[in-house]
Amino acid sequence: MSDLRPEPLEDDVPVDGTQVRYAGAAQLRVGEDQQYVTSDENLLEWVDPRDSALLLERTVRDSWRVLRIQSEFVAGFDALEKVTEAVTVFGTARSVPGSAEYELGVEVGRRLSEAGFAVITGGGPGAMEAANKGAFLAGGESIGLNIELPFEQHMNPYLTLGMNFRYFFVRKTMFVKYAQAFVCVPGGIGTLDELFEALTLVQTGKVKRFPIVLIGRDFWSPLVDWMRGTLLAGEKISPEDLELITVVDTPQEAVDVVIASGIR
Ligand SMILES: C/C(=C\CNc1ncnc2c1ncn2[C@@H]1O[C@H](COP(=O)(O)O)[C@@H](O)[C@H]1O)CO
Repeated sequence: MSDLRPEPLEDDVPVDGTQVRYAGAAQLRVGEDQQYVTSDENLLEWVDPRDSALLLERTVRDSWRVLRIQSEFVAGFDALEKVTEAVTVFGTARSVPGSAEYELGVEVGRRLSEAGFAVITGGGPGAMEAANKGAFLAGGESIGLNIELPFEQHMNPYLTLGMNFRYFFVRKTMFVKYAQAFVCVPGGIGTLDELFEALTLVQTGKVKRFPIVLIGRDFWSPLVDWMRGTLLAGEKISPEDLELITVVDTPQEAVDVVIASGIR
């Protein structure tokens, strides 16, 4: 725990029975049940507007919260402005070192790094740690954008640059803004959320020339098949939307797709 930690902001003053823990830039409140109360939770919490006292408190808190969100964007922009060509790697937080899935992530990070790309991940365990490890051991730039979660959270140790974010949506902006491609290895809800956010941004033309590569045909093909059989067949997507995704089997194929897209 650093002595340089910031004073809690007004919004961080713990309610009765809580203590504050610090994780880099993020301050985590621990309730009596030892559950962290995250900034995202505070932001999204519903308050009954018919309770005028609560409504006033929320209005004041949300006004200050805007400044905190703003400062998180500024910190991210400042820290990442010098990142050159980069690829963001998404994947499960749950794979363990030594497993085939973890080693796949290591290989992805290594190959991307050897191809000259900085590697950006969520900075946590599992596939994030694996991809950072591959990039770090290859001597490349290895960036981890961690997130405050309701349980204790550590940045993985294979980072040349690590940041803690309070807000998912701020962190997601950084994933896209500072990368020119996404590579996904197998993952769960978080990975799917990140994949579909990227797809939405490309599909709607918010970002251009942004390859999205999924590694692991056995894992990803059923999802793509469902998109073709249900979404396309039901006219919920267009045929060209399916072309936004490339499914491959190996890390090198993924790197080849990224390079072939001409992003640099
Ligand atoms: C559940 C575990 C750790 C959670 N820690 C995380 N740290 C950082 N980023 C995370 C974490 N969990 C999810 N993410 C983000 O979502 C993606 C992985 O989610 P999935 O549901 O596991 O697919 C990942 O890309 C992160 O950006 C283990 O103890």
